[in-house]
Amino acid sequence: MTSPAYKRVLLKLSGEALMGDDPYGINRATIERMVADVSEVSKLGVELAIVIGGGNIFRGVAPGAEGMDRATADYMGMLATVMNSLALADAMRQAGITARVMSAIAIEQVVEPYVRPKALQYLEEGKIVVFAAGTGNPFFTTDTAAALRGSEIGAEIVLKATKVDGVYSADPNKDPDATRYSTITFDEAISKHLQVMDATAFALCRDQKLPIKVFSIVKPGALKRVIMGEDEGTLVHV
Ligand SMILES: Nc1ncnc2c1ncn2[C@@H]1O[C@H](COP(=O)(O)OP(=O)(O)OP(=O)(O)O)[C@@H](O)[C@H]1O
Ligand SMILES: O=c1ccn([C@@H]2O[C@H](COP(=O)(O)O)[C@@H](O)[C@H]2O)c(=O)[nH]1
Repeated sequence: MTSPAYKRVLLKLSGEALMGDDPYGINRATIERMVADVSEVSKLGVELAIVIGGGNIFRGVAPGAEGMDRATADYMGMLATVMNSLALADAMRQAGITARVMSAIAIEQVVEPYVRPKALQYLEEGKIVVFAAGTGNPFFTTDTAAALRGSEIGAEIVLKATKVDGVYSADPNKDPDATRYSTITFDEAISKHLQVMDATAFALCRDQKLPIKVFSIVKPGALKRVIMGEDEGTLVHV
């Protein structure tokens, strides 16, 4: 049997993908399927840290947030990621996986705070670490949090598991003529303003020489294929 291509990865899970076919929130069958994918690669001995987005909750409340102070709305978004992180960790617990949630915002009655050495210890012990509340700062995204935490923990790659199967020349949900890249450089992705990830996340990964793989979390077996180094999704590299 071939071995995994990576020892330690940062997996960015799409919040929006958690909705499944629902209009917002967390679809039970969808989160269970994601956990099954995560469990499969964790059993291969890969150290996994996860950042989950908040789009499934936050975009649902966004109309109510209209006209709000931006920073306040962003804190609401970060709290949405805490809810998703708790749901994910609980689904993992039910599947027999040990996970620890660490928050970038202090809410110690709910989850432990993010402390880097503690996160590294959990990873070395084979526990899955879920980084909640993004970077802890407004004006950022969970993609940037994935780039930041991935750099901090010495991950070999950031895996962006989203609803599309890679980086396209334009948003494939809007442009039917968009074509998919199998690889692309950070500079090209930034200069072409490809919106699959924000430019801050791309720039941080570029500067840290931390590659990103963008792939579909909806496609069965895709996460395992990525982990095994097989041809799946788009590699963004220096
Ligand atoms: N050039 C592009 N290639 C691929 N996808 C693109 C591109 N431009 C825009 N997109 C859009 O980016 C989306 C993925 O990024 P986005 O950060 O919005 O979602 P997510 O990470 O899945 O959700 P969340 O923010 O809830 O975690 C895709 O669903 C796609 O519609
Ligand atoms: O570091 C961060 C991370 C997130 N936010 C806010 O949360 C929402 C949800 O995150 P997504 O990455 O879009 O899923 C985001 O729109 C921001 O409003 C943040 O402020 N800082």
